[in-house]
Amino acid sequence: MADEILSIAQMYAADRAAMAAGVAGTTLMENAGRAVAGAIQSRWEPCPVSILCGPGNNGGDGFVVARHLAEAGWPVRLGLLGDAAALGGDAGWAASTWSGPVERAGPELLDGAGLVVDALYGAGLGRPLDGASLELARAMADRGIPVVAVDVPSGLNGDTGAVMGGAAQADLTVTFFRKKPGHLLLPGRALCGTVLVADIGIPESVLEGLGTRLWENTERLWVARYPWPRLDGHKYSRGHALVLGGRVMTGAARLAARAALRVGAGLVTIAADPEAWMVYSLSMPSVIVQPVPDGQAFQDLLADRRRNAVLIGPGAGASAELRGQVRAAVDAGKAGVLDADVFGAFSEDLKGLAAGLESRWLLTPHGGEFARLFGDIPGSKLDQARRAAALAGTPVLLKGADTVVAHPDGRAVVNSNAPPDLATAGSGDTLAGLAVGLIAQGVDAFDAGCMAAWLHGELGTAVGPGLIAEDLAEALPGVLRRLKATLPDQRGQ
Ligand SMILES: NC(=O)C1=CN([C@@H]2O[C@H](COP(=O)(O)OP(=O)(O)OC[C@H]3O[C@@H](n4cnc5c(N)ncnc54)[C@H](OP(=O)(O)O)[C@@H]3O)[C@@H](O)[C@H]2O)[C@@H](O)CC1
Ligand SMILES: [K+]
Repeated sequence: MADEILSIAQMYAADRAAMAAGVAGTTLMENAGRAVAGAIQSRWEPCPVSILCGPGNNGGDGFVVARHLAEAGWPVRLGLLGDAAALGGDAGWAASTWSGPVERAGPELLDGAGLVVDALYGAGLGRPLDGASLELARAMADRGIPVVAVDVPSGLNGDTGAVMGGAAQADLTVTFFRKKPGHLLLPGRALCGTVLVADIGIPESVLEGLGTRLWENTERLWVARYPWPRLDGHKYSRGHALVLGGRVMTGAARLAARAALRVGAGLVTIAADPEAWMVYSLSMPSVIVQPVPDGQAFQDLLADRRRNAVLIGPGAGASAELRGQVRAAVDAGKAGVLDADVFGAFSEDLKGLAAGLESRWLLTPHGGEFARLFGDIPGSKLDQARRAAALAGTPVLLKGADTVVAHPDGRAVVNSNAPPDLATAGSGDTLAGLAVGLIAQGVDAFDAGCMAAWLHGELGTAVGPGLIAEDLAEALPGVLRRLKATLPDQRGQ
């Protein structure tokens, strides 16, 4: 599986392990540069290309790219930041294989170029760009010439996805062996353009020693555990989701309930405020609607063990009553999803929320709700989600175009298939409904978060521009059919 994401430190460890296994550093660099040149040749017609090289091995890769493109007949200009005589190690070797002129890397090197290769800094970026580096990044960004980044756009922090000082937008980024968090976390993902991962001869076996705990959220991670309906199944064996419905904002619970049904929950009950009972009943024939006049009535619904998964939060209104309902559901031993107003209701009491969640519940905050509950956790979005999951003792799905799902045990995924069309009212309620529908079918909270985030992204793409939240659940049959078609053997399902 090639979905592992490596931190910068893990990538350096992979390089070292490959070398210890007998692959020369110069071979890795040659392969890296050749891969970048090959990617360029397969995407662009020959044109004048300017290659900007930095003082480390990222620059070394640039020298190799230059040699391969020049050998293929491309007009190449190469500019170096710093002194060629100071290049050491593998980069010194790469420079020695380049027989063309080495110019000073300045904005004038871009004059007349049809393509720029950004090989200033990669994994070794140690501080924000400034001075000549920043001037070059700005020149690349301003000229409107297509940019191919080697490993990462220079100035992009590979671990966090943050821009340090400045970085030029790339059309194509070619990275090596595996992606890094910065290729997937914003703003990095947008800055990289298309990301290609090249094989540079690092043996797959080195992965074992790296202790990888992070993956890109593709269906390969979990499709073997997806709860497809079984021939011997019936509606009770497919789980029963209970969705708490609010009094005023009834749309949120309705969207969630519909998504839970569509994703395969056998039964869905909306626990409705009596005042809104009619609204829920009339709009959803396939959903059971139970009026819940007070806390005791909610407890009674929870007492039925067949109602195994609970969603609380969408449209609920942040109140002391809501806190009581969360506690009742958690104390009843249910699994489920906590969303939306739950985070406001517990903003002063994270410990009170976390008690007893025990990795059975998925928390699905967006950035604002996350900050309300967890305060100001330092670090990248990935660091924040991981820390929050540890604090809550249960998986956290931190929403956004780069949704992260983190487990308290350190596992995490970054989701990468969500189109911007998903940023619309009710979209998050649908996500919560997908997750609770999966949990009702026996999927654990972390897997449910990964599956729901991925399905949500696919649904967004399937509907596309003009999307409203009502469309999402309706697009599920097509998305699930395509997912099922990826299975090697569907007999007996
Ligand atoms: N064998 C391998 O390992 C392989 C590695 N490969 C390639 O190597 C890349 C990693 O190479 P790397 O470790 O040499 O780091 P790199 O990104 O070139 O930068 C370090 C240099 O930049 C400097 N510098 C940093 N920040 C700066 C700033 N803001 N402003 C100014 N200067 C700054 C820093 O200076 P210093 O901080 O030491 O003063 C140092 O001189 C990796 O991304 C991949 O492309 C592939 O070939 C596959 C095999
Ligand atoms: K670079």
